[in-house]
Amino acid sequence: MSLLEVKQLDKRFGLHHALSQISLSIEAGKVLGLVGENGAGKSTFIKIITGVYAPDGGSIYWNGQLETITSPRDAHRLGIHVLHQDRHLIPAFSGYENLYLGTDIPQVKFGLRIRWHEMKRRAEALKKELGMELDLDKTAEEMSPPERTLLELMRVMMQDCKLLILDEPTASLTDQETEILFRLIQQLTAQGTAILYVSHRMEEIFKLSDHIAVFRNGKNAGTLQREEANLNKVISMMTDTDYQAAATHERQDASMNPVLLSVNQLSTVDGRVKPSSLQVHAGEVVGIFGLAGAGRTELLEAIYGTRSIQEGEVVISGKSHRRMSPQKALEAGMVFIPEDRRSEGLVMGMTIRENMTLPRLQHFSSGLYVKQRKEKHAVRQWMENMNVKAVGSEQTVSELSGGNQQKVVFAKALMHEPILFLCDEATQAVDVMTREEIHRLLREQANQNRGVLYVTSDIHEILDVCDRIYVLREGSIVSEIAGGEATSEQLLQICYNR
Ligand SMILES: Nc1ncnc2c1ncn2[C@@H]1O[C@H](COP(=O)(O)OP(=O)(O)OP(=O)(O)O)[C@@H](O)[C@H]1O
Repeated sequence: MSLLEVKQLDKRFGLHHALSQISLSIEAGKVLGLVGENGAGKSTFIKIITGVYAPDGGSIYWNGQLETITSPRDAHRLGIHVLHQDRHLIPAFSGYENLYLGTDIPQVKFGLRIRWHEMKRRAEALKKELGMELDLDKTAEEMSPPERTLLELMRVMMQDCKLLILDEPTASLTDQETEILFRLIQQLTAQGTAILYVSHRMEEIFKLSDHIAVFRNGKNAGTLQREEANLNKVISMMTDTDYQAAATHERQDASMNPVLLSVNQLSTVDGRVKPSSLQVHAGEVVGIFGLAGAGRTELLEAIYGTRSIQEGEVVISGKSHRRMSPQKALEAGMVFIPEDRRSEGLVMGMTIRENMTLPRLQHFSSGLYVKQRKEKHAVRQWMENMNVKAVGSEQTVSELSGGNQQKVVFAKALMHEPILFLCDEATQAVDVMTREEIHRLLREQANQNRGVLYVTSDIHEILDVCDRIYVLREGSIVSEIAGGEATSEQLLQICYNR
């Protein structure tokens, strides 16, 4: 008998059919991989089985019994837990406090006082069992995104979990943290927990899944056994085309080209970035790789001027900036595609058009008037280029799927016609085709003598797309390697200082 079985689930948003006639089942102790293009309906499906959305039709069976899941509380009661792309933590609470949010907190008699000692003991025991390194005294806002993911996972493991839903869990994890996660998944399945694993990273889907369900435009295009699945087959099912993976990636030796960006002995007040120097030439895609906490995001923020600088300078096209700011960066032709697009990249309550053109209204104005036709045309063009799936340019960004939001962030950056791109996990949560498209677009930008500084925690991605790679360790650049010559072992060795 299946642990969870859904039959003919339907969900509409207005006239849009987000899910139609979805049927599938999940077995105890097994991993079901769920894949589909951005906007295919994966998150909507998760939200229905976790009680966030009510379906418009269909039925849900839990251990063979018909169930109505009307709230997340109902889902928790059954033992369904989810680890979301958007983490549900209270920023000002410590790791320990967040661990016990919404769970049974150990209390002294009559529930009058929380037993901190007992809380900490339980958490430390779990950490040891899982082989995790995580400082739980830090508040959630002090933690890096990967640390927050591990914290959420610990929270789930402290509850009685029958079905764990992982939605893009490795998006900002390094290989080492991903290994921890995979170990945890093995432990959980061995104990009989079922896993629904949603990801755009196909190698993970193939590595972990017993079965793979493929969503296409809100429908279940089929479920494959692991043994019968391969990349071309799965992507062909996702897109209803005959897909063949791209063979090799282009690479450039641009070392003789003019330097577009020169970072000289830059360090931050908080010490997260120690005096660091790097260069990006016109025509180059330059990667920065490091383990979580090495200072990758912090270095980009320092260059962009959103983190306080202690010393050093940023030179763009020969002009030195000792006090960089996002405004100055934009004026100098440098854009930043941030990792946390929800809080930094987009205004969720605004439309796609407003998000894309707001910083460039001058470009679309004459006097006091906005040239609406020109503006709409440009937005439509970029939405088409980036294959943004939406009802239209007037749709509110919060209504888009995660991957489509990322495409809007990208389109917005491209609209500035920058000469330099700072990308922090730019392909996080986007589907395989969009990921290839983003790589292609960045290479195209480089071929037009622009420069790209590319941060990703995905070691394969950095090796695939970058001409040159800087390795960061504990806030310092410790090595520089030519992209074509580097191997993952070599990069990791440098990161771990072995
Ligand atoms: N609250 C909402 N209002 C209107 N439309 C919505 C809402 N939530 C989702 N949608 C639409 O439903 C469709 C399915 O979205 P969903 O988020 O489930 O896709 P997804 O497969 O999870 O995509 P991604 O891989 O990008 O996360 C999309 O077209 C999306 O725009």
